[in-house]
Amino acid sequence: MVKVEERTETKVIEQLAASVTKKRIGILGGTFNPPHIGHLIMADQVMTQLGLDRVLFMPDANPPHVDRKFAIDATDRVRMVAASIAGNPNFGIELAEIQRGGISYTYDTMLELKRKHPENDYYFIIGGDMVDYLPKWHRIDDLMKLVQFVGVRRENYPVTSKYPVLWVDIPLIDISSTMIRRRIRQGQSIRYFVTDAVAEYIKERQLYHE
Ligand SMILES: Nc1ncnc2c1ncn2[C@@H]1O[C@H](COP(=O)(O)OP(=O)(O)OP(=O)(O)O)[C@@H](O)[C@H]1O
Ligand SMILES: O=C(O)c1ccc[n+]([C@@H]2O[C@H](COP(=O)([O-])O)[C@@H](O)[C@H]2O)c1
Repeated sequence: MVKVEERTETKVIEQLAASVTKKRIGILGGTFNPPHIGHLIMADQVMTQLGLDRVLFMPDANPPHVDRKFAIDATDRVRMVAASIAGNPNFGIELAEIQRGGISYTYDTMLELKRKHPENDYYFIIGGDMVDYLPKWHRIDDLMKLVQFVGVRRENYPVTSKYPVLWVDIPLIDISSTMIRRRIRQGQSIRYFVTDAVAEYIKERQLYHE
């Protein structure tokens, strides 16, 4: 029979090992309709400034605040995200929400990811507009216990919150997917707003033209 002291010691060693091997994973959730350079810069800046191991881009199936937008098919959004991040080994895609379907509540997703990967610590990256909206998120108090939120500045939104958000200072990038969709409709160039591969994909599939 294992003595109490031995069991305690084993537990301490296990905890120590876990804290050394734990991976720090950033999650950038979004609709990515389409993905743009703002997403890439914020992911890279948060990763490097906080010393994260990786950032996973996580396209949603149906965003909880559906009133805000109409998104194109998930397959096209996933393909464009994949094209955007190709070539960066520290970036990846998390398909949990697309695979689960339904409304993509972050609480449900992070519970699922934490259960699947207890070895990871998660940092959920959001823009200032989403930080402002946090009080309305589904089960926000429970979600706060599952992840560390990381906020980056966004034009016209405050950099304060009643929640313990970790702010990372990056240059203001006044680009949004809405702006890109509007520019396409109006026949304006989106070169350098998105990666060349994404611009090519949009052109080939004639996305966002009406
Ligand atoms: N230029 C930006 N600066 C800071 N955060 C951004 C920027 N663009 C997007 N984000 C953040 O990235 C996450 C995913 O954004 P999303 O895919 O909805 O893009 P979006 O540009 O906000 O789209 P839309 O204009 O359709 O609302 C959100 O947390 C959003 O706040
Ligand atoms: O869970 C919620 O209640 C909730 C409310 C608003 C946004 N989110 C998540 O925040 C991320 C950014 O949202 P969006 O709509 O700007 O793409 C995306 O992963 C959404 O699922 C989550």
